[in-house]
Amino acid sequence: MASLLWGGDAGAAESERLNGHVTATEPGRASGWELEQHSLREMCWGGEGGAPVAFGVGCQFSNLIHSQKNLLGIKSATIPNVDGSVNRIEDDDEDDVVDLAANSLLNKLIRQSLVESSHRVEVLQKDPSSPLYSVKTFEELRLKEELLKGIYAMGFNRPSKIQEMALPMMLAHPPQNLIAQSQSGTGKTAAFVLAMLSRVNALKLFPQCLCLAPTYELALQTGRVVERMGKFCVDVQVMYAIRGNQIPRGTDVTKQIVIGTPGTVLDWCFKRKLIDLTKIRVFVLDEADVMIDTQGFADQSIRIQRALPSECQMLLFSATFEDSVWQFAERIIPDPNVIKLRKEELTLNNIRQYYVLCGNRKDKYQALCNIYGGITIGQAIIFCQTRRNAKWLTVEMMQDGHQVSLLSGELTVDQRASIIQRFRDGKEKVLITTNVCARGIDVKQVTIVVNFDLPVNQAEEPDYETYLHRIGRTGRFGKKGLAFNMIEVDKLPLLMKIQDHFNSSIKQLDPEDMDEIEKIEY
Ligand SMILES: Nc1ncnc2c1ncn2[C@@H]1O[C@H](COP(=O)(O)OP(=O)(O)OP(=O)(O)O)[C@@H](O)[C@H]1O
Repeated sequence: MASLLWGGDAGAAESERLNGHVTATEPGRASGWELEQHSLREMCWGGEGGAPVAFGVGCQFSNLIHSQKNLLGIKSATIPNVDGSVNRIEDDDEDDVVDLAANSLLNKLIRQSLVESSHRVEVLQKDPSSPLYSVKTFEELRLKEELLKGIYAMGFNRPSKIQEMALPMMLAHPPQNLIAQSQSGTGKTAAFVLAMLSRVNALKLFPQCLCLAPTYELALQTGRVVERMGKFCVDVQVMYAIRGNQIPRGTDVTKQIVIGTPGTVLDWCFKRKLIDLTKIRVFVLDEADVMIDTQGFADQSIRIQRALPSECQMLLFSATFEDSVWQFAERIIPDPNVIKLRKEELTLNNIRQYYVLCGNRKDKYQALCNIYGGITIGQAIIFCQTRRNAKWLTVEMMQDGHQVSLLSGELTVDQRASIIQRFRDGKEKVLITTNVCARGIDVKQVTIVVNFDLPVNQAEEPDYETYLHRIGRTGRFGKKGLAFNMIEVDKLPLLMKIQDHFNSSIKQLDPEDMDEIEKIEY
């Protein structure tokens, strides 16, 4: 099988479906321009030999292949656009031509799923009840030219509902404060990143935007979005205020956007005096629900906020909004505009949820293996409630020859970052984790989430928010996803409570019935 390079959002979905025979450019990167050359090489030669071939959708992808074809060794590529037209790239040497259009597998994919999957987001963006719905285009949101370029380079076509609603408020003059909630994977990060990039003054060499994130990983992830979206904003730079980033006291921090975790930011502001909070113009508090669940973070965030100037714009984002989050939000954001979804809008309609009844841990594992063997999995995240269970499961799966990695809280931040990066790059297909990774991490190729243990709180009641955050790791931005819950019989009432809480259906699955499992579709 030749190795294939597949581009764009739709390409990512197909990469999953072809189970490793196709490597996608990073999803969302319709253009692929940002890909580093070595990663292009790796992707193209990563298959089992044979000529590298390129396949993607859209003219930007075509441009990429055109410009890189010598490097990639590509002789020919036929690149259909979603509108049905075709871009064709050929080498002079006819003998070496690899023509993908002739490949029936790929033709089938274009018809069946590629176009379908990119259209799906468009359809959702026209459905007023969808969180991806928008009436406006990005141009109508009056974003700066260089930001529009950044957005389109990331493969975004239209704003999502939260982006469409929040951006005009965030960009208004005088600046308005905002508390906003929208479900997982609907574009909140992109929304506030656009707000920060719109307000920053590249000529002023000191921190002007400050974003607090609850974990090291999320801070890095958000920073990457700033870097990608802001790549045409010349001279705008990001700095990470996270543990391990040792900046000596007295250093002149010249970067305009600082993203960090509350403890380190506090240290940088008050002890090391690296950031002058009185100069901050935009303050963002992301994943507020996670912040308040983490000891000390709420107080630290409030201390930081209290030192900001009154004219600083304050923005708070959260995927869920229990009363406690709301109270915190109102404490920290003065005079806010509010965008809040009704509870029944919170369920993730694009994610099909199942449960399997099991006797014990071994049964759960067996059921997991049956599911794993029965359906095509892109990448999967498996959540366990304890580190012990996570370790046990990792060992079992490895002994059975699966390529898995384990992410748990006892690892150093560097180790965690490297595991997430490997997973993001598709080097491991399964990530086993505890709650560390439940929130915010955005890996679009994740098609399956497994709750090996149901999330419960200390009172042994269902932890609804964590459930939502966990399954929200799949089904990003309208993509389809599957969630499987492995349930011991005595935990069934908890699952039923979750079902009622979100008013969504969680179907029972017989783990022995391979026919049924194989019929499961995204
Ligand atoms: N307008 C858009 N068009 C296409 N893709 C988008 C758009 N906005 C965001 N995305 C993509 O959708 C995915 C989810 O977006 P994002 O991470 O901003 O969601 P979120 O609401 O912050 O999620 P979470 O609550 O889980 O943190 C990302 O991969 C992002 O690149």
